[in-house]
Amino acid sequence: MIYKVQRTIVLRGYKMQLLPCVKKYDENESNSKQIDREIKQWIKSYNDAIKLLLLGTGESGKTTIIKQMKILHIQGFNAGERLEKVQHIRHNIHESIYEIVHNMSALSIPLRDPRNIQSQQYILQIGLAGPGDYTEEYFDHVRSLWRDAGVRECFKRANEYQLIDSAEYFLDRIDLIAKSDYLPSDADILRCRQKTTGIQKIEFKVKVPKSMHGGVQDFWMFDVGGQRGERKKWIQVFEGIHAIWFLVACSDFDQNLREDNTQNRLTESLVLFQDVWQSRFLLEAGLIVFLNKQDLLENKVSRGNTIAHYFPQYDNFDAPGNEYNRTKLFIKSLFMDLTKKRERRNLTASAERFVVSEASRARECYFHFTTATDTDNVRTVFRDVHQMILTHILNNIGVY
Ligand SMILES: Nc1nc2c(ncn2[C@@H]2O[C@H](COP(=O)(O)OP(=O)(O)OP(=O)(O)O)[C@@H](O)[C@H]2O)c(=O)[nH]1
Ligand SMILES: [Mg+2]
Repeated sequence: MIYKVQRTIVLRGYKMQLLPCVKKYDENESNSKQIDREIKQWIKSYNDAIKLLLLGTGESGKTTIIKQMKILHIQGFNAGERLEKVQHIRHNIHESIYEIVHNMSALSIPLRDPRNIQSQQYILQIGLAGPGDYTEEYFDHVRSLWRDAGVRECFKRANEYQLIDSAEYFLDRIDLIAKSDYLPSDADILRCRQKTTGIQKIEFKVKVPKSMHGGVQDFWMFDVGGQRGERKKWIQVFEGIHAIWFLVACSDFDQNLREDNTQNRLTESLVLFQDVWQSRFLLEAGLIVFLNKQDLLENKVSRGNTIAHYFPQYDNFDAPGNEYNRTKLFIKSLFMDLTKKRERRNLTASAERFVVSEASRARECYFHFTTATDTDNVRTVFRDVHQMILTHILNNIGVY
């Protein structure tokens, strides 16, 4: 019996959690009963939980959503967790200033103040990996560089090379971050960039409104790495997923991929979204698209950057409102159009039949404009999405 359960669990991608139990099986009879109880309990919590999977390209904001769930539905970050982030945030500062000064020569941008040449050399000699110790001397060099008008000019052209989105946020706060007793705030942690590798899971409970039976609902939320090399791992968590939250970094329309400098980031997101939408493994899952990084999109568009350079069809797009509003609606329309497309690629004949019959059922895709670093915004969006999941998905699968 235990082996049967083990096989089921392996199929669901949870092999790691139950293998220790299976190992104990041989020890003695009472252990075996204990293991049976543990497995039953585990299967019950698996069945009771709404399982959400965050998907999207690299840097679209998936892990930031996980951090928001920790702030909103778990107990936030304790002092130990904040301390752990100090080094990552300082490394974000280093990565930022290094990339900017490193790209100045390629973009033919000189330093405005020649006294900063020494600081530039100091940073370049350290390399991208960063210094072992972040000393006062180190921070003095970064401060001088960040004040230099040439550095600022190169920063404004960051779409032409790879720079993390939080560069300005952290460089502006360098005095605070340099302090020996610096402890990151929630906002700092939300801005901290660390690439995800592998699969992470968080569990949390959310109150169900009285109008919908009340009580408490368990959620399991899975975070994966979005860069190309990470995506082959995604299939491990596809089974049993109730809803996909697909994150799009809308402000990326004028940037190329970190892992392939010839591919536009927004185009990559559209291709990936189409694959997810058409995946036969995910036909049962609800799909919610988070059109994320609205704050950065608004800044970019208000600085005069137009999406028409990269997506010429924008010139024929008709929508009300200012340039930012039109741009965000245009991006939404690009994704919506894909949900209406009938094309099915690379499918075997039997898979084709399966997809067509499934697709004949009405399938909705929901869209939200989000700023994942803004806790109030995520709280509101989560409330809407939670309600939607409860009404549209749980009723279908008969949880109530
Ligand atoms: N300003 C702003 N920054 C954001 C927003 N969403 C995410 N970020 C920042 O973008 C960076 C990347 O976000 P992550 O959550 O790490 O992206 P990810 O999708 O998990 O990336 P991978 O782990 O590589 O797949 C982080 O520095 C975040 O703080 C947003 O809406 N606005
Ligand atoms: Mg991540």
